Amino acid sequence: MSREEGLPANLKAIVTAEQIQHRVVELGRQITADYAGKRIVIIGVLENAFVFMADLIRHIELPTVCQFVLSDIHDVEEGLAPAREIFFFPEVEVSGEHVLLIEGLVQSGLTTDFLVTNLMGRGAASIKTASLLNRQSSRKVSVQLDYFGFDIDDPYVVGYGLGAPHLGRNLPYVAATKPPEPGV
Ligand SMILES: O=P(O)(O)OC[C@H]1O[C@H](OP(=O)(O)OP(=O)(O)O)[C@H](O)[C@@H]1O
Ligand code: HPA
Repeated sequence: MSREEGLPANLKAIVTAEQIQHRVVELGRQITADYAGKRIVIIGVLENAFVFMADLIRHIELPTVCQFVLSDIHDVEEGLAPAREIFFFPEVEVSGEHVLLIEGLVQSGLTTDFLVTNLMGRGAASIKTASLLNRQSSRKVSVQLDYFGFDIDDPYVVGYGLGAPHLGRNLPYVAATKPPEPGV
C-alpha cells in the first residue's frame, strides 16, 4: 500500500516536499529575526496546521509556547445573507504575549480575521499570522498574512497536514485533487 491509497487517482503534486522544506527553513529564519529578543506564543489552528507548525517551530530559534485551537465553522443563512459561525476551543491565555497564529490554509480569511480580533480582545501584545498555503483569490475579507509558504489557486488540495477530508494528511507534498464528496 502507498500513502496515496484511497485518494483520487489523479493527484497532481503542486508543491514538492523539497520546496516545502526549503520554504519552512526560510520562514523559520525570518520569524527568528523578526521576533529577536522576544518569546512567542504560537497558536496552531487544527487540524490543517499541525504538520506545518511541527516543522516550522523547529526552525524558530527563540523561546516559544505552543498551543493548539480547534475551530468549528458553520456557514449559515441569516435571513437572505450568508453568514459564518466560528467557535474555537479551548480558550487560550495570551494577555501581554506576542502571538503567532498558524494555519495550514487561508482562503476567505474569515477564520483568520475572527481569530485575530478575538485574540486581540484577550489582550495579546501583538499578533502576526502565518499559513503554509494562501488562496488569495478566494478572500472575502481583507486579510494580509505576515508569513506564508505558497500562493495557490487550485480549488482543492491535500497533503502536508491537509486532508481530503482527513485522508492524506501524511503526504510530504501538497497535491491538487478533486474535493471529497459530501459526507465522505
Ligand atoms: O480562510 P477561511 O475560508 O476561513 O478558511 C480557512 C480555514 O479552513 C480550513 O480548515 P477546514 O475547517 O476546512 O479543515 P480542517 O478541519 O481539516 O483543518 C483551514 O485550515 C482554516 O482553518
Ligand atoms: N484542502 C483541505 N481542506 C480544506 C481545503 C482544501 O483545499 N479547503 C478548505 N478546507
